[in-house]
Amino acid sequence: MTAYGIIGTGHMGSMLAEEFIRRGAINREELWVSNRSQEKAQKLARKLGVRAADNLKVAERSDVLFLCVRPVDLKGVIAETSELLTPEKLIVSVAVDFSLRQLESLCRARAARAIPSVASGKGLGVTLLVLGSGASEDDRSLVFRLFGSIGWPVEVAEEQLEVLSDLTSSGPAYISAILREFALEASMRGAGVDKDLAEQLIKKTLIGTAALLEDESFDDLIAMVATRGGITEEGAKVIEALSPEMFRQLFSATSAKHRLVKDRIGNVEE
Ligand SMILES: NC(=O)C1=CN([C@@H]2O[C@H](COP(=O)(O)OP(=O)(O)OC[C@H]3O[C@@H](n4cnc5c(N)ncnc54)[C@H](OP(=O)(O)O)[C@@H]3O)[C@@H](O)[C@H]2O)C=CC1
Ligand SMILES: O=C(O)[C@@H]1CCC=N1
Repeated sequence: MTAYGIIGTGHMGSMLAEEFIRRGAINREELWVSNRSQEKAQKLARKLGVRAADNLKVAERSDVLFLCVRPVDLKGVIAETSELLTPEKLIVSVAVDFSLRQLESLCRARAARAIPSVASGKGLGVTLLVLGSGASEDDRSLVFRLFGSIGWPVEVAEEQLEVLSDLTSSGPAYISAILREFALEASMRGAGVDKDLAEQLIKKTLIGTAALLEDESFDDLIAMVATRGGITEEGAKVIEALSPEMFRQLFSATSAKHRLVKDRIGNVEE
C-alpha cells in the first residue's frame, strides 16, 4: 500500500485531499494530513475520514508527500522534515516559484512539481507537471494517474511554468475578474439592470460558452456569434484593440511578482 501525505491544508491542500479521495485516486486509509494551525488539518481529517498528525509524522509515514504551503514557507517545511525525506520518497510540490533544483538541493527525496488550479475541485482543471532528474517512470505514471483523476495533467518544461501557471492556475481568478467587470458595466448602462442579475447571467453564459469550447476554436465560436454586419462584430473589435495592452501589463505585473517571490526565497541551494 502506498501512503500519501499532504503538508498544508489550505486552499490547494484541502482541495487535493478532497478530490483525490472523492474520485477514488487515493483511499482514505492511505492519506495523512498536517497543517501549521493543527485544527485546520484535524477538521479536514474528520470530514474526509483520513488521519491528521504533525509535519514530522506525516513526512515519516508518506511514500508520496504533497507540499502545499506557500513558496515562502516551503524551505522551512523541508528543513523541518529533511532527515525523513529519503530517496525512497517522492515529494510533489505545488508551489509556484520554488524550483526543482531548490527542492532537490534541500533533501534527498525524488522530486516533482505539480501546479494545479481550483478548477480541479470540479475535476476540470489543468495541472502543470515537471518531474525532477531523480524521478522514475513509475513516478511519472503515478502523478499522471493522480492528477488525471481531477482534470488534465500536462508535462511542461520548467522554464515555462511561470507563464503557464499565470494562464492555468491564476486563470480562474482572471477570467472571473474580467467577467465581474463586464457584468458591472452592464449594470451601469442606465437600463436598470441589477448587478447581481448581470453577474448570474454572465456566469450562466460562461458555463454555456465553456461547453461549446469543448468542440469549437475561439475563432469559430466568435464567428458563430458575430453575425456579419451585426452587433457582436463591433464589440469584438473593441476587445481585440484594447485587451493586448491589458494582458501585456498583466504579464509584466505578475512577472515582477514572480521575481520578487524568487528573490525572497533566495538561492536556497547555496
Ligand atoms: N490557490 C491556488 O489556486 C493555487 C495555489 N498554488 C500553490 O499552492 C500553495 C498553497 O497555496 P494556497 O493553498 O492558495 O495557500 P493557503 O494559504 O490557502 O494554504 C497554505 C497552507 O499552508 C499552511 N502552512 C504554512 N506553513 C506551514 C508549515 N510550516 N507547516 C504546515 N503547514 C503550513 C498554512 O497553515 P495556516 O492555516 O496555519 O496558515 C495554510 O493552511 C502555494 O505554494 C501556491 O503557489 C498552486 C496553484 C494554484
Ligand atoms: O496567487 C498565487 O500565488 C497562487 C499561485 C497560482 C494561483 N494562486
